[in-house]
Amino acid sequence: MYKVLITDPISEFGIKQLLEAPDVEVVRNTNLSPSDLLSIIGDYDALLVRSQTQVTSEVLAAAKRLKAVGRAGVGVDNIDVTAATEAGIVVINAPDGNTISTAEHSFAMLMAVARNIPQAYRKLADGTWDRKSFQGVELNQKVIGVIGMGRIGTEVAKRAKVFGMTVLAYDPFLTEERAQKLGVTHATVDDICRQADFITVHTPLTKETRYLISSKEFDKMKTGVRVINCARGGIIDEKALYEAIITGKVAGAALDVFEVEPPVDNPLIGLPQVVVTPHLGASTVEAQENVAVDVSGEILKVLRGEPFRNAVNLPSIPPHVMERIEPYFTLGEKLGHFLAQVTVGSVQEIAISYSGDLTEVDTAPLTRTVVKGVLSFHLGEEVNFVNAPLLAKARDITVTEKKSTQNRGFTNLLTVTLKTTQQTRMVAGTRLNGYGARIVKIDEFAIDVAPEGYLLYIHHNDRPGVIGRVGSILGENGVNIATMQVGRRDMGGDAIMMLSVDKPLTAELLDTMGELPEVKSVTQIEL
Ligand SMILES: NC(=O)C1=CN([C@@H]2O[C@H](COP(=O)(O)OP(=O)(O)OC[C@H]3O[C@@H](n4cnc5c(N)ncnc54)[C@H](O)[C@@H]3O)[C@@H](O)[C@H]2O)C=CC1
Ligand SMILES: O=C(O)C(=O)COP(=O)(O)O
Repeated sequence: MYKVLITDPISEFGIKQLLEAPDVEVVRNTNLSPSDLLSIIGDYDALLVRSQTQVTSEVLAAAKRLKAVGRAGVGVDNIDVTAATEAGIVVINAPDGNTISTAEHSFAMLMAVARNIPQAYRKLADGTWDRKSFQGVELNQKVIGVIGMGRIGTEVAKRAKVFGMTVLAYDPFLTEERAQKLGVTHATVDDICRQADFITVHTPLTKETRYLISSKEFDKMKTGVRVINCARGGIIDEKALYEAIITGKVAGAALDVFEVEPPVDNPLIGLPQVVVTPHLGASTVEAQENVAVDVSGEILKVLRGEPFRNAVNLPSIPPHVMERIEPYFTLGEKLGHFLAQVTVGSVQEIAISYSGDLTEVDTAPLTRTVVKGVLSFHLGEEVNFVNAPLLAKARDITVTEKKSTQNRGFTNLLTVTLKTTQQTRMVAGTRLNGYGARIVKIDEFAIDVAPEGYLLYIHHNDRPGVIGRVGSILGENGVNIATMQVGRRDMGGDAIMMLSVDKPLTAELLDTMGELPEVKSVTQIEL
């Protein structure tokens, strides 16, 4: 039974699939203190949060069973993603579900600050009919600067155009073609500061975007500019904003997010030029259902070991690539695991070569599974799909990947070479239509073995009687042989036997087999 802990308010409808899953137990507690969370997190396989719960490196270190942290939303700045990656914990977010909700809220805030709606409401609610103090400005024919043209920024820009605004847009990934297609003007932050009547930010909070808008930028702005932040507190420097409002440079600010949430003694709150909401960008019925459905589905997949899409700490795999490479995940891992068991010495290099159809797609995710297979033989459960490359790097193991045109007649071929301090060994595998995965080459020997269960890999001289003697010893010791394959390079030369047996052999029995004349080595492999 997988245990999932939910510590922030998340849509009931959205988590239905978790609540109804027969293999999942859901515990909801939205009143946990940081120390409460630390003391119980060790019991859980997955943690589901929004922006409130701080998933720190301490929480992750205490989370001995944790496989996934799900974020029902976009921003993951409340999660220590680096620590999660090191611990092999998948961080999943729901990037698409709240885009429209947040774009609409940003636009509502833009209009609220242009027309002083909250201020006027408050006065009237307090009993004063004041039609003089709240003269606003139109959006029509004004210039808006959009910083961050991702999902939300793009939707805000589209809406601004419909309102007759000229849109200046900046994003390091915005190309001239895309800007043209969206009908916006490609600009720099400097252009935006100097020309815009309204400036709205839609970037994540990162080292680069912290205080992206500070005193220097306010100094360049037109007097009477209005700024909107519905992305993250800290993208606009709150102290600098306060100064710019007091000096009259900034006519208004609309803030949904704050450097400290909830804000404590924040002087911006209460200024007549500032309209505020308590981080409500994603708070619509639709967005909350969307993000909770998306993240719950992904968490279920992680827990059940099925392929998933939206991991923040893994490269995302487009569906058309996933379709092509998914059948090879298990094979890749098993080839790595096979080599780790037959090779002696410390691993220095894992080289993977792909040929056939596999050369047409991004095989980086497959490479991860091979690395996981190699490392897990020694590191066990600690290694997974997320941290395998990091763990290899930490051990100075070089991982190389190449595409080859030599497929030796197979539609697809995955060849893994393991170089250790003592030897270099190779194994190749494929998937045969109707037969599934097969190991087709071990070092220089051609073979045809299903990579599963208990295998005995025997290296011997190609002499009459060796195979019979091996069979007899196993039979006398009650070990049933399921399949047997032999391979040799030249008649009478070096040869290998690969047997699949129904149960593992004892150490004594392996020694007895190793002492047979003509047998050079016997290795037991479990796949
Ligand atoms: N107020 C709320 O409730 C919500 C706030 N958000 C915030 O909005 C942010 C944006 O969300 P999405 O549009 O979905 O993300 P996104 O990833 O689609 O877009 C972010 C864009 O920012 C750009 N960017 C990064 N660094 C930049 C820089 N230095 N200057 C200019 N652009 C830069 C990226 O290239 C990207 O295109 C999230 O990271 C989150 O912090 C998101 C949802 C709800
Ligand atoms: O998705 C995001 O990044 C948000 O900021 C939304 O936050 P929330 O889930 O409403 O706490």
